[in-house]
Amino acid sequence: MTNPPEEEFQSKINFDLWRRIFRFALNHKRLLIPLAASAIVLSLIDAAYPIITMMAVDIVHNGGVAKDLIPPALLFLGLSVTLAALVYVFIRCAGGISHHIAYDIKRDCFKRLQELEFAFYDKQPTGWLISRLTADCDRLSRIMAWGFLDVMWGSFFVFAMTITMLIINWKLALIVLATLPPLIAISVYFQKRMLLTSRLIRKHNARITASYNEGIAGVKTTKTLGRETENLNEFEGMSEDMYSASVRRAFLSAVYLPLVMLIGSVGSGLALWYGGLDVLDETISLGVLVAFISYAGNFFHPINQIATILAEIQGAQAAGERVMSLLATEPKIKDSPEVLQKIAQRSAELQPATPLQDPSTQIATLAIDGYATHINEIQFADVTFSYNEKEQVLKRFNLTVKRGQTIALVGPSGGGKSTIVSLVSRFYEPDSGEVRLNGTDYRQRSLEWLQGQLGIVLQTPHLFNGSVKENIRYGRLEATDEEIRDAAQLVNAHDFIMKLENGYDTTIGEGGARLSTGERQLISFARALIANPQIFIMDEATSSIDTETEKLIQDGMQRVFDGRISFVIAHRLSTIRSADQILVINKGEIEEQGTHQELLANRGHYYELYVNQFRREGETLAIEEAG
Ligand SMILES: Nc1ncnc2c1ncn2[C@@H]1O[C@H](COP(=O)(O)OP(=O)(O)OP(=O)(O)O)[C@@H](O)[C@H]1O
Repeated sequence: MTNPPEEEFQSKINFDLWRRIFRFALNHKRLLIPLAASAIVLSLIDAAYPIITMMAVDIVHNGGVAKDLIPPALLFLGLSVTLAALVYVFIRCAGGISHHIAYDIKRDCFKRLQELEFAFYDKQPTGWLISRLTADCDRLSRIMAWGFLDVMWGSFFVFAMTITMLIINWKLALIVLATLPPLIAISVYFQKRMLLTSRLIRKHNARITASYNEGIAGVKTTKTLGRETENLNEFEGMSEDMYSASVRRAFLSAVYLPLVMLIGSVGSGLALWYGGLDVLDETISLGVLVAFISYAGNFFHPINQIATILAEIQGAQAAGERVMSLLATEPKIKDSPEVLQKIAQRSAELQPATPLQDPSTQIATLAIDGYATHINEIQFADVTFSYNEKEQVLKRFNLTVKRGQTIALVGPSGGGKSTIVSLVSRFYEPDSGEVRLNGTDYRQRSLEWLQGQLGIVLQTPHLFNGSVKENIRYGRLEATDEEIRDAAQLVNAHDFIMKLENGYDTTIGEGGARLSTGERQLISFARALIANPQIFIMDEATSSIDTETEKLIQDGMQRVFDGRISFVIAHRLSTIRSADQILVINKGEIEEQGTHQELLANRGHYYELYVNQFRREGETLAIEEAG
């Protein structure tokens, strides 16, 4: 697998974006509050250690006895135990939050992806979407949980140390605090540079790996074309880039650490000098001096943590923007406010009167939008449609199909057959004109209801990795085993299923890999049927189906199509011949329309198609029928 491309580093932090992302963390206050509390208490404990040292030093310096050291020792022990407990709490909480946020963002993205219309998927490559759902979501959830912890701990630690020092001795405190601005500036500068160089190294590394892959996989081509030297030069160029980026990364680390250590030491040195003088003047105790030296050296860690998180936030901003923009993408095909209102009204009316166990059944079986339940007619009225500005696919398309009819769509590739069935399914909507159900524009009806009335069998159907039974049940989750068997019998899938290793419980492998295309179509057919759809759409498989399976599918179709409205993108003569209407679709228009006999008599486009494409098949069919 190749690494995702490294995106640009945005120096300006988009607070509004991070506030929106942080809302996901706010949904888990049960974990967030203990996490914040543990980070704060932890920082206070860290800030308290030098005070204990101060107490102990002063006791010893003032001639105390062993017994006097017991309170600071016990305090030290108590704080250390608390600290250990808090570390446990924060690891659990941060881990939990990170997991929950990742889940929530992924769930919301997934939900949105399910709602989005086909046109969205036409523009977004699958790989892009999968990266959003995996890498981006994980990255954001990590930053939210662990970054939140680090920022809370770091800022409270700095704050607590500052306040404590100011209380103990404000003059000495100001001297130590003078080292803070350069420490912050240097940390922010270097963390950002180091993050950028690390990304550059990853990028070069990915290129080198890809080049290895290509070089090895394509070694024969390289040799035959005599390109070895050029390839080697290219590879050396990449290696040099990688080398210089690695050297830069090493240089930055090598400079950064001593530099911040130096600043810390300067702080300690200043504290030692001015504090030492005060000790000599006896204006402060030796314990105070020791505590200040310790504080001066302690600032580096929290500042470094905060700077690292800031750099990561800047680096992950593009990921955040992508995820948030996906979540903000509104589906273009959805129920209008008026339809939603009607559905709400109708649900309220139905709920007390028809107490159905499962509300999803109610939606599937009743026209929840208040219109007729039965689809008696589908009508395309002057439908014009295009996928993009470049080409109009359907031009003022008109068609009326009645319940019980089967429409065969035939014609040259790219003519618009699939577009017609996509429009019927409302996967796309017309640019102008209307698709009407019983005379009403389907945009005035519930989308979920309409799509619940569809049974679609694709040319290469997608099956899931599970058993045959589970795959069929996917059409209607509450279907019983008997219903599954009945559906399989009706589409002629039962016999072949029974011949499988474990019958209906046979696992069919990813995408149904263990089955032939014809068998996959039969299962997908049963899956479509189990939902008892009013509209059947079938894209007949063109190839790799043996005549026996083909016949089974044909028989199944005859039975299943009865009493429904069916559209078949037809490739087989037997389907075409028995269709009530054949539409020859070419360049988005109905070129010819009629029954098989009528169209043959016309001697038009269909006749030519028949002569060229179907005659041989027809001869076989005639022989079979005669036999
Ligand atoms: N998702 C899409 N985005 C952009 N253009 C598309 C899309 N789907 C189809 N088209 C274009 O629309 C036109 C009609 O395509 P359609 O798939 O409806 O034809 P078809 O008759 O079903 O063809 P085939 O028999 O090859 O499946 C073609 O020019 C095709 O390139």
